[in-house]
Amino acid sequence: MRLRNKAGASEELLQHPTIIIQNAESRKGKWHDVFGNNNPIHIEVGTGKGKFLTGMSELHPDINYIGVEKYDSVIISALERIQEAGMPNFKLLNEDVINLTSYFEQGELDQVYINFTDPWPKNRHEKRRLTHERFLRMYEQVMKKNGEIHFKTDNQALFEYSLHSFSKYGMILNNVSLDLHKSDIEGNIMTEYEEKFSRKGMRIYRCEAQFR
Ligand SMILES: C[S@@+](CC[C@H](N)C(=O)[O-])C[C@H]1O[C@@H](n2cnc3c(N)ncnc32)[C@H](O)[C@@H]1O
Repeated sequence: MRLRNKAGASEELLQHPTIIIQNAESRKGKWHDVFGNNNPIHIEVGTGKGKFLTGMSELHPDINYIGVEKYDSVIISALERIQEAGMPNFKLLNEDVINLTSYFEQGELDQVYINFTDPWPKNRHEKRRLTHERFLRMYEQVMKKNGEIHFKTDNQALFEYSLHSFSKYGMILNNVSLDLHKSDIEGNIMTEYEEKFSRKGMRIYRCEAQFR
């Protein structure tokens, strides 16, 4: 896949080693080599402009983070953010989450973050929701045993749907919050969308779901 220069990014930026745009399949099972260490690997699916993972990778230098984002123009903004902060433990994968098992080996990942994913409110689009069973099956495959999904959204209907989907899949739910910013959950890093929605006074829902 080639990056379009939509955001006015220089050729140098497009070739930056932080962004994995070609032969992503060849990294399958070798992500620890990509980072040059054996630290745990966490991914955010639909990472957007990368605010959340920039904060997380600063806060947790002993964890490797990969942001998976399908849109070129969005991922360029994320790359500019990483470059500014200069983080060795943060990479970007310019791919669609639907192909996750092509890029990660069984049990290669430790944790998955799903933040403010598109709600796809129409019933006929249910399968596109990133908390649908078909995605859970993929996350389970690429994560270690008892891996966790950490999920945040402003959308009550998507939250209810996702709680149902997680428990129907047999996952254990922990730290469920119906109003994250008024809860006692510590160490929250705000995402771009979280900042936008909470500024409008909307409440943020959050939960952790663990595979058995
Ligand atoms: C609503 S934004 C949220 C961005 C960020 N997580 C946040 O909380 O600010 C959703 C992002 O997910 C990306 N996305 C949606 N479906 C995706 C998929 N199947 N694979 C990769 N990225 C996806 C979109 O391009 C968009 O940037």
